[in-house]
Amino acid sequence: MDSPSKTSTSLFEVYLRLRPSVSSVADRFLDVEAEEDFPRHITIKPPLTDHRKRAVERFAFTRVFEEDAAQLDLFEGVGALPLIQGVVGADGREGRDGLLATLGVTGSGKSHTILGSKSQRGLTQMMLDVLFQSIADNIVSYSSAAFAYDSLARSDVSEAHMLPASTFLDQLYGDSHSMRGSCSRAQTPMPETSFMSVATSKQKIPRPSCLPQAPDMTGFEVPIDSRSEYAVVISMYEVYNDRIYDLLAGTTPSMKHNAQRRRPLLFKSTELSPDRKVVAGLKKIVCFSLEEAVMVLETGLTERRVAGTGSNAVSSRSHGFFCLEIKKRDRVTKDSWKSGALTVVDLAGSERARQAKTAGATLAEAGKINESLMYLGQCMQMQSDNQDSNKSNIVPFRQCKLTELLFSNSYPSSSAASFNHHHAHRQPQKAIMIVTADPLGDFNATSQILRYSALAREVTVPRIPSTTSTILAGPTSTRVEYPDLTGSANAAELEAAQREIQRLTEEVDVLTLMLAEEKTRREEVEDSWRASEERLVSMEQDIRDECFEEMDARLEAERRRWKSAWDEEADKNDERMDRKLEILAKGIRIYEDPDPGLEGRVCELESENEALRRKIDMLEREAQLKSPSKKQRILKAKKWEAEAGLKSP
Ligand SMILES: Nc1ncnc2c1ncn2[C@@H]1O[C@H](COP(=O)(O)OP(=O)(O)OP(=O)(O)O)[C@@H](O)[C@H]1O
Repeated sequence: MDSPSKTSTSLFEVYLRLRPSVSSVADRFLDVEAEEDFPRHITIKPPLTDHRKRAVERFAFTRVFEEDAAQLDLFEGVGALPLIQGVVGADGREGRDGLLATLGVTGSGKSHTILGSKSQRGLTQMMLDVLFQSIADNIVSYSSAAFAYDSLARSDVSEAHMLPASTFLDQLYGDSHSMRGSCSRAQTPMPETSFMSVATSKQKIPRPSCLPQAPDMTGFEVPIDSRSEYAVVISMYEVYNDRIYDLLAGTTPSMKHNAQRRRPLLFKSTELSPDRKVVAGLKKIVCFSLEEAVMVLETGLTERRVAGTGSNAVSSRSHGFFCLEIKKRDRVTKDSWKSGALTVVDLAGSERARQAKTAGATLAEAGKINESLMYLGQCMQMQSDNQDSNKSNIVPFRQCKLTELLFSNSYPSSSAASFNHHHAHRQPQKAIMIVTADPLGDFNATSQILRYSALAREVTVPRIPSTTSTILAGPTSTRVEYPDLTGSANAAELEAAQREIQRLTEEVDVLTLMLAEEKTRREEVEDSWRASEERLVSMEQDIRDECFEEMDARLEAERRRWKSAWDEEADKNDERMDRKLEILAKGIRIYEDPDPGLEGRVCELESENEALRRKIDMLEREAQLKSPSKKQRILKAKKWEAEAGLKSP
């Protein structure tokens, strides 16, 4: 069995946390092996009531935390500080993405570990506290927030809708009629007089002071780059029925009652992130203090409960993602923002899937949780197999949204050819999985999770001392020396036969166990197959309804457009016709009833014309008389005329 210390090659470091059990009647089926520094191995034995499986399974983890481990022990033991440090990044360098996820049977303590309870903070709040403490002197100040905020929004590669926490929280909880409206507070926010002090009855405000303050994280800090200024951007989403939904987008009161209207988001490559898939179109909140960050977290968690479970406010039927982006840039040169992201994942309880069927949830929902966890199991098992055999089989993480989101950043980015220099040569993420288990809980469900999450596994069958050896050992522990009897040959043969029987029984036990595992796996696959079929049918119906509605809306719009065009054309025609009629009527009026003034004017012009013509004739004659040759000719002509007149009778 491989030692879990060889985890450097694995995609995930896997820790096991045992929760203090509430059941006092159940048998404990899990034992932790004592080791030098801290435990790494556990064994599980089927409960005595289970007669079929007698094999003992031994699992290896990066580290095992027993029931008495406190939240702070987990924080230190799983390496939360180095994780944050990696995300913050070395001086002037891009941070290394981190992932922290919890996996376990329902009620085993996943949410308690990662998100805390009423009295204890979870790892998420503790990490936020440490982060804000560390960057306190270098965080973008409120006074320069507006400039920084613009460049932050521009540098985002995921088509996000970014807004400052004060605006976001005011939109949700603020009093819109207050003098301290969202705009004024967004521009000149004052943390000590923020919206927390102007509670309205509209919505329940997650007051940070009411949230648990323990464990105290004073003194925990990570080194930061003193020449950089920092900004913290938070987004939250959930994977429900293999679709991604924004947990910070739909929290307006009107949307809360209509959670099913939420639009799923895509996990895709964008124009600014061609080599790396991102959840596109999320709402991202820029937080300037721990209080703001915690309130945004609480808002998202409330949305997850409201949208995901309706009336049942305690179960986690979706996989919740809390994403913390730490941005930094040089304080003086204000060059481009460098970014590292820490994603915290609270996975849905595996057992919830089975219970959900009887809890009124749809089969599709239950099937989807099972299916995604089954794919996650396959990926984790492949990781463990790769480690066992030093092979590098490809982990099949593209089978569902959950595994894609969890694993796609676990490989070096292919950004060498990328034009986006910000993300060139990005290191694979550092991923930590905390598996939670109740040692007195449901054996079948827990053992199944342990089987696929453990870094290594070994199946053995407890040695039942053979009859012969018992006889040979004698009634007491003192060994008796027998003389070489003639029956010793028979005894040896019997012993060999017993050993063979023992070996075969062990083999049968292991095979029985494997068969049982296969059977469970088959049942799960069948369940998820049925759920998929049902989901397909309901999806088809949804799509039909959607298409019908869209078609109807389009037809109506087209009809309205056509009607308005028709009305417009008719109006134009009417107008044109009116004008023609007007002209015609005018013409008819002129013909039938000529204007007397016009007639007088015509006569006047005609007589004027006549007078002018006479004047021209006269002038012409005068001109001819003035020319001497013409004068001569005229005189001659007159003379001839006179003579001709005398000659004629
Ligand atoms: N280590 C622990 N110490 C004390 N209480 C715990 C511990 N782990 C879990 N609990 C308590 O057990 C209850 C169930 O735990 P939790 O809600 O974290 O389970 P879960 O695995 O997240 O369940 P689900 O899958 O339904 O979300 C909670 O009341 C929680 O406070």
